[in-house]
Amino acid sequence: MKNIRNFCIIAHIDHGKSTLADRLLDFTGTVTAREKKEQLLDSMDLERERGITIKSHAIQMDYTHNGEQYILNLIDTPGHVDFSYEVSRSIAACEGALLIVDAAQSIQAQTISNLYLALENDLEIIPVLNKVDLPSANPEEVTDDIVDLLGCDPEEVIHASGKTGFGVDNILNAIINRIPAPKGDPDAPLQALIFDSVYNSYRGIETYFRVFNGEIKKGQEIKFVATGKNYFADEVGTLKLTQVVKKSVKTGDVGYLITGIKTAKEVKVGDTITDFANPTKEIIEGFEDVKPMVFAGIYPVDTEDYEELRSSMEKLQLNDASLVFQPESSAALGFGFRCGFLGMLHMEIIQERLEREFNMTVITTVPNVSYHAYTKKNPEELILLNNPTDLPDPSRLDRVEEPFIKASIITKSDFVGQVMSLCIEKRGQIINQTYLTTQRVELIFEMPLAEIVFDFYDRLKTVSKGYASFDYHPIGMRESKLVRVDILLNAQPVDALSALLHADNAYSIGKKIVEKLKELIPRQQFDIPIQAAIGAKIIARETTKALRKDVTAKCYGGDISRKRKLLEKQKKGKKRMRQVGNVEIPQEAFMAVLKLND
Ligand SMILES: Nc1nc2c(ncn2[C@@H]2O[C@H](COP(=O)(O)OP(=O)(O)OP(=O)(O)O)[C@@H](O)[C@H]2O)c(=O)[nH]1
Repeated sequence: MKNIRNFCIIAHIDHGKSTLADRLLDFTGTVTAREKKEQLLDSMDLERERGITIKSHAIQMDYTHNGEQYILNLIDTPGHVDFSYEVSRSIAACEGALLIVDAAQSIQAQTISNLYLALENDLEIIPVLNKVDLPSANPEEVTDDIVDLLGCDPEEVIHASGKTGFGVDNILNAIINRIPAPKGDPDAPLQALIFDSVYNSYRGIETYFRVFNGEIKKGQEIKFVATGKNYFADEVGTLKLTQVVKKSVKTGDVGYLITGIKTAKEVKVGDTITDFANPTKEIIEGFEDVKPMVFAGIYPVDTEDYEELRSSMEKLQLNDASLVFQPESSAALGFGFRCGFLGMLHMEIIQERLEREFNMTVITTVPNVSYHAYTKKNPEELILLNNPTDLPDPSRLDRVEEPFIKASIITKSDFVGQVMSLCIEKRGQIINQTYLTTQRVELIFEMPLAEIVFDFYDRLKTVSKGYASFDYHPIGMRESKLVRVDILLNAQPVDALSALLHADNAYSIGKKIVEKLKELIPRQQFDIPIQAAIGAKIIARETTKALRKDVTAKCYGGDISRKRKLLEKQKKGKKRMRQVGNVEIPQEAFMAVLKLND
């Protein structure tokens, strides 16, 4: 145990975490050249394309230092706010963390939020100034920023480059010398933390864990504390580039477990594994049931594909326990599902996976957060609203509450004014403003989560010319003045376009939505009135004018290749259209409310 080191790498997105992890694997000879692919740890296709680590994984390296053999377990952490709970559990499995800071970009919002998570778990922090090879690197200044943030000595900051491999040896030495060896009692009852799980279609769910006390043996009967279920450990082992089967995984070490579990829902990240016959008295703190934050309807473009969509979603859920869904029906779109996601990125990922892995073409409706409503008749009874159309009639409504977040934004002092006005426009309240350096400011806001869902990231990037980073965490529900704005096309309400909006903004946003829809809904053979309404009251109106006869149609007659191109284009366009009444609505129209400022 004294020669084990468990660590993770924390960084703001794109500061070079995956690249540096690869260098560590190279340097310790964990990966042979043949096995080497760019960015090894990101194994999902989608992950590699998007360049973000979505699921955390772990890998074990052997390293000899001063003649002694060490085992280094690197636990990878996802880098996006949507997955922050997974980050916190990966961190809880470690004794130390490499805090990577880009030498050109310096400290950003996630550098700080991840650092706080690491400090809460008493991790030893090794600051790494990365990308020192960049011509735009600013090593002196950024080192000062890091020293200010951590209160460490400048000499403790390791200069490195994941690209050239510079500094990797120093990092490995620091891991051994500065990060404490795991503690724990090998003879105590088993106590292990689940920090991740991965779906394997042949072997079922592979559970990744860190043993804090005792050991986990092949064949042992074990129990998952939070779910209360027991299983037999069919196989245990450690994680190199491939899995290495072992008879047992001991105190302090990190490994995988196979029990024949088939669905991801049974394995909860943050849960404690213990021995069935001789359970531990202490469960590992910090377990949370992750709750979806953003909801949207997913409907098949072709109504006949409903059953196929259901089976695809069920399969997706097998390996993504954070996806939740239940059937719903919409007057406009027919049968589909109301789905819950961890955030907007998670939603995009699910939509893409449905299309790529299951070949489904789907329409996603306006995303919304989850609200709490109370009626006058029963002011204590909570009605959970995951869909704006479920809002009780205003005459019956006592109050509505919406989720709030605490947001941390780091930006340059030049942009403070613009960032503040944006946050205030988004119903934010400033709580704190701290100058990290003379140039860099951290702003803390409390604001409604719903405002983040709607175009916040893009606007923040624009007003700060890209010099702002952002992170948030939920702080509970607060009462709010919300109204439902309905949209009518051709005098027919389209329920899938309804949105819950703050009463103060409802008129102006309603007006913008109809203007946007006018742009997005293709002209047809007749005029299409587009209206926004609150209850029976129409608050805005536009009209998509009827198409005039297309006199150019014949001009294309002769050129077959051109015609084919046109047909292809039409086919593609058709894919994401839904006929509602006699109006064709493209997918973009369902997202119009998110793009009001484009
Ligand atoms: N010049 C230079 N570029 C680097 C270095 N390390 C990483 N990069 C580049 O920076 C970009 C981001 O690197 P990644 O390793 O994917 O960053 P990451 O932090 O893992 O990103 P996420 O997984 O999205 O959190 C890539 O284009 C890398 O090629 C470095 O030391 N020097």
